[in-house]
Parts: sequence; C-alpha cells; structure tokens
Amino acid sequence: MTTTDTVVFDRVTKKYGDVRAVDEVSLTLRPGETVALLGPNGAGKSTTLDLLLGLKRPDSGTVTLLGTSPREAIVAGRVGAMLQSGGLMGEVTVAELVRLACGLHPRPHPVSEVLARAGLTAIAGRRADKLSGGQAQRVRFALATAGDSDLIVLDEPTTGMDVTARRAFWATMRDQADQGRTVLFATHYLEEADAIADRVLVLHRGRLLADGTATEIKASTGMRRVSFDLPGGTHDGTQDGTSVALDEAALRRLPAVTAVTVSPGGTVRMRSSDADATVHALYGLGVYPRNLEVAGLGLEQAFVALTETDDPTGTGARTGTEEAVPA
Ligand SMILES: Nc1ncnc2c1ncn2[C@@H]1O[C@H](COP(=O)(O)OP(=O)(O)OP(=O)(O)O)[C@@H](O)[C@H]1O
Repeated sequence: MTTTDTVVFDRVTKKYGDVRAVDEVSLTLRPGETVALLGPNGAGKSTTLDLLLGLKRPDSGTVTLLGTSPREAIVAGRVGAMLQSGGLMGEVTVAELVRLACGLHPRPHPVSEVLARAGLTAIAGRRADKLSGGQAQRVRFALATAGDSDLIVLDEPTTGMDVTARRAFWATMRDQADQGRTVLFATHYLEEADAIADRVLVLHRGRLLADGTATEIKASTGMRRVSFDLPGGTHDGTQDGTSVALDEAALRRLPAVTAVTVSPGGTVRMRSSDADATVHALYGLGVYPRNLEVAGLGLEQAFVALTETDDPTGTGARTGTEEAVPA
C-alpha cells in the first residue's frame, strides 16, 4: 500500500451538451477511508465514478488515481470496481468467472478466498446467468475484490441484497478499509452511508455540496427536528380544551419552520432552523404539546435539507410544497 492520495479530482468538469453532469468538482480520497457518494437521481454520481475509472474523460480539470492516470492505475490492477449495469457472462459457472477475474489480476487473491468473502462458496457451481439479483450482486462484488487493489469503487453495491448479505458485505468492506484500502461507494441508502462511511460526499446537479463526516453534515444544515403529539390526537391542542386552528398551514407559519407533517394520529414532525423560537411560538399560541422532542437531523433529513436549498435559481427557495419530513 502506498501513502499517496488514492484519488484526486482537481476542478473536474464533464458536460453533456448543456448539462454539467460534473461541475468543477475537487476532492481528495486517502488510504483507509470509506467514503459514501450521495446525491439524488441525476446528481452526477455515476459520471463521477466513470471519470474516476477513466471510462469518461473530463472536459476540464484532472483526475489522478494513486499518483498516476486512471488508465495506468487500472492496468496495474490497483482498482477494483463493481458497477451497476452489465449482465454476467453466460454459460460459465460462478467459480469459473471468479477464476477468470483472479487470472486477469496482477496481484490476485486465491479463488476460494474470493468466493468465500462474497458468500458464494455454496453456489460456486451455478451458472452465472441463472442467479437471483442479490446473488448476481455478490458475484460482481467478488469480481471487484479478485485481487489486491488499493481502491475499491462500488456503484449502489447492495441493491437487491437481503439484510444478511448486506451486513456481511459491509463487514467485508470495513475489513478492506482497515487493511489500508480506500472504499468509495455510491448509494441511495442513506442509513448505510451513515452507519458505514467515515466520510460522506453529497453531489447535487454536478456540484459537491458537502464533504465531511456524517455527523458534520448533519450539523452543517443548522436544522433541528421538532416533534410532538397533539393532545387527544386531534389538531386542537390547547391546555383548556378550547380549539385552536392548528393545521399544517398554521404550523408552517411558526417562526423558523421549514417543513411540517402531521400524521393522522396527531403526531407533528417539523424541521426548524431555530428550534427555541419555534417551540416558544407554539406555547405562545396556547398549544401544550405532549412528548416534545428536539433533536438533530438524521442524515436523510440533512440530505433533503441540503439538496432542496440548492435550487436552480440560487434563491434558496424551497422546491415542492408537499414536503415530507422523514422520521
Ligand atoms: N451519456 C449521457 N448523455 C447525456 N446526458 C447524460 C449522459 N449520462 C448522464 N447524463 C446526464 O448527466 C447528469 C448526471 O447523470 P448521472 O448518471 O451521473 O447521475 P447519477 O447521480 O448517477 O444518477 P442516478 O442516481 O439516477 O443513477 C444527468 O442529468 C444525466 O441525465
């Protein structure tokens, strides 16, 4: 393993016509880091991974892998990748496919070890094109870890895997990072990013909106979650039982509130940029909430808050009116 930075993007831009799929992105990934790449559909995650793997060339800026070009790093077997698309070769067994991948790698691991790590030993004799979705994902994972690579790139790796397979997969990846490898994965599962990644990158409309630990990203929004139950499960939550029109619209008008949902059972969830002011105003309305909780945002809510304030007009206006506040 080398101490050179594993990945360096220096002001990388990739355009498709008028679309800036990747827009002036600069980042550095280091050995031993597990990094999640997050972003809504079309944010530029796959394009970023393609640029990183040398499958696409930037229009401007430079991509450096392990101190050299993506192509050279890949030819030297220093990068293992598990991409979303692509069927597996037919007519061959899982073991034959893994043997082939190991045979092509300059620093291969033993075939039996690769099969075992991916949980494929029991189905090693099956035809590779006759597998379930989750099994096929595990084969792709095996191909990505066939040799001793410095960087492992995974595009939505756990899609289709069941809970047990997912757990085993991430334990293995953690192990790979502990051995000094860099693991970069794109995902839509924010809870996985939160639980597994040392570092989270948030892409939106091609730009890198956030780069930090999950904790830093949650805190960076400056937002808090405020939740409470309305007395009696109704929307009339006054102390003396008299009615206040406390519907979603009224809650939305409270100071600093940026999002509201009210469940049919009367549980209110709000997002606020100043929880003290919001709660104070709530009491000011004569409402006495039960089970009041004020907490930091989860990664999913932080992600929504970050990406929705990055609107195309640059005005910070919210997108969508029927916004949900994930629990
Ligand atoms: N070959 C292409 N030709 C034209 N536009 C493209 C091409 N590939 C991607 N794009 C556009 O570039 C932008 C980024 O796409 P990309 O596939 O990188 O996003 P993504 O974050 O991986 O999305 P998803 O989560 O849906 O997989 C999108 O607006 C997409 O429509």
